[in-house]
Amino acid sequence: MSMDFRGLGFGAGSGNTGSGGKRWQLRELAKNEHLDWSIIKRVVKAFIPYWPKAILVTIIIFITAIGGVLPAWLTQKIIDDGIQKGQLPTVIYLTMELIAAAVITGLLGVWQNWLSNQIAQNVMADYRLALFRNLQRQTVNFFASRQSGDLVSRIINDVTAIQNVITSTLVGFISNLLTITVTLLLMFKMNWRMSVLAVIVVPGFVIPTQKVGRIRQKIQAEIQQWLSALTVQLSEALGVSGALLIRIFNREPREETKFRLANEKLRDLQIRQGLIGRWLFMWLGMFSSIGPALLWGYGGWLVIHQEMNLGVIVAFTTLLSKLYGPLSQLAQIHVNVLSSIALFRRIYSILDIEPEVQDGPRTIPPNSVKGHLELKDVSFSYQHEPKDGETRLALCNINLTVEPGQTVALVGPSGAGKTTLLNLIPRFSDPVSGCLFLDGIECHSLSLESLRAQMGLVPQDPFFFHDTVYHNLLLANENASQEDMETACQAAQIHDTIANLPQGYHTVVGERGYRLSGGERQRLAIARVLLQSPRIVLLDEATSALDTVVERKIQDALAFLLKGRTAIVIAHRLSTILAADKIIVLDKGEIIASGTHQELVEKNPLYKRLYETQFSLP
Ligand SMILES: Nc1ncnc2c1ncn2[C@@H]1O[C@H](COP(=O)(O)OP(=O)(O)OP(=O)(O)O)[C@@H](O)[C@H]1O
Repeated sequence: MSMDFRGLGFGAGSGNTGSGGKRWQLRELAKNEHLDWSIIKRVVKAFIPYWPKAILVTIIIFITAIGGVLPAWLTQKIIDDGIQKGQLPTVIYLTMELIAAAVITGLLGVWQNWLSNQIAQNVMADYRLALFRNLQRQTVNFFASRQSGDLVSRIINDVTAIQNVITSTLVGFISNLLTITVTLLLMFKMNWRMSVLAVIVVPGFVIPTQKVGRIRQKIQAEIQQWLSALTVQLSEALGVSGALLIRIFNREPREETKFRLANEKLRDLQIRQGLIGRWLFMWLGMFSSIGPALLWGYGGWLVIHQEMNLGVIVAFTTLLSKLYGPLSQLAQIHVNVLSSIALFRRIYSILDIEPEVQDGPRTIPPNSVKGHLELKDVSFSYQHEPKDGETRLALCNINLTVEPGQTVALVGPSGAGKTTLLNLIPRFSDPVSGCLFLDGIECHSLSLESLRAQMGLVPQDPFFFHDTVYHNLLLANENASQEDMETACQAAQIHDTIANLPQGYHTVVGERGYRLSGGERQRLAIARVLLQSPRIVLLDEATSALDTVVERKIQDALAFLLKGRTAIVIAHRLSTILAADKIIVLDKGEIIASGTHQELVEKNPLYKRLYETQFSLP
């Protein structure tokens, strides 16, 4: 009898990583999980759109389960009705049935795989989209407080793991249960006494497999810990900064000892794990002979006493393997179910996050906006819950009016709340109290799209997508022609630079593309806002010192950008401050003074100090 150990996860190739690693991760996930019906209900709902396919899969699994035990039954018939009775036509006919059953079961298996894969891929695509949609609705602060790698992993890895849920957990459960049921039914139909013996023999396969499985999982957990310790050490020691640190503090010998210990521990664990697998193989190999031997012995006795036909023994030895595989897999179904629940819980924990900023119902026609801004008693906190009974305010009772076309400069020491204030205007965040108004309309009641369409933003360190200059500019205005772009870039003093790039406007910039200097990025960001042509400009001026030629270019570009628009500028340069209609001095989240440069130098010591120490010329 040929034994297939692969279903048990102990295939010859199952090493210490690969399937072993995955199983370990599943077990880790399942550790603190419980059968949460609210999650199960939501998961079932996700599958509802694909119910016709799911029903078809179940029917096919049922047929293939029957098809799986058919060879044993046909073998018995060939022996007892054909060979024993000397009926060649019966032998030929049954042999053909045997072949047909194998072919049909094989084909159905492929179809079932294809269908369940389709369901899995569709459900996965739905979850990925839902996650991405919900993340798109979150505020900028949401991303500031999370590791982007973790969010990416939720969308890519956790969702991909759903496939395993469908193939191993759902399909595996139905298929194993049906195979066991059909096998037992056939066994008891053939001979109940042999069936009782077979059922007694099966634990001989299942129990050691489960036991060894658990020991291997434990070792696997230890292996993973040592592997990750080694990975961390390697990535630190082999990186430039780590290597520098190790050398300057003469840490090489200690690093080597640390590495050697982890390396040896890993070696010993892997040898142990390999050995346990071999013992199990030996036991299963032995038992794969002992089990059928017992059936042959007892069956032989029954045949000699003419209480059973010879073919039944052969059928039973085949059917035995149909019991132990599925039973072993069912025995660990709880791990699969619980780890699947844990996976879905992680996915739902992101899906259920309500965005802090909610969309408003009103829209304003784009060309009717005058650009009057007003902040009334606005306070803001980054804390969602008070700490030690106190909510630390990043902004406190801000009152500010900006007339259409006016430029307001925000100045203040680092951490005063300038960026926080700027971010409230396009509603990247909402205040905890107070209101913002655009042309007298409460911003809260406006749709985010309508509000943000009026606002252009030039951040301190502008970001560009890994795409061409052309496409990065198109982001601001989808209808912009090449001519519009060139006009905007000329006004932003960046056209010549772009024209000199290897592929001009079609050069890839951004993340890993052609690198633009800080000054060039600022001017390209200004061109981008010019193309958008908003009524309101929000500008976070760069602090870095630039040479006078570049500085001049930026000042010219800014002058063009701010002309005729309402602007709020976090100002770091004297020229910008001097050009502003109003200067607001922020300190510790409060407006402590406002006025013109001259007034403030005379009456506000903090402003005077900032002017003397921080505002770079010109
Ligand atoms: N995402 C955040 N979560 C929690 N606290 C924050 C966050 N961003 C800023 N803060 C805090 O809010 C306060 C105001 O920060 P903000 O960035 O507005 O200051 P700023 O005046 O723009 O400073 P700088 O000139 O250094 O950029 C600071 O105490 C800062 O630590």
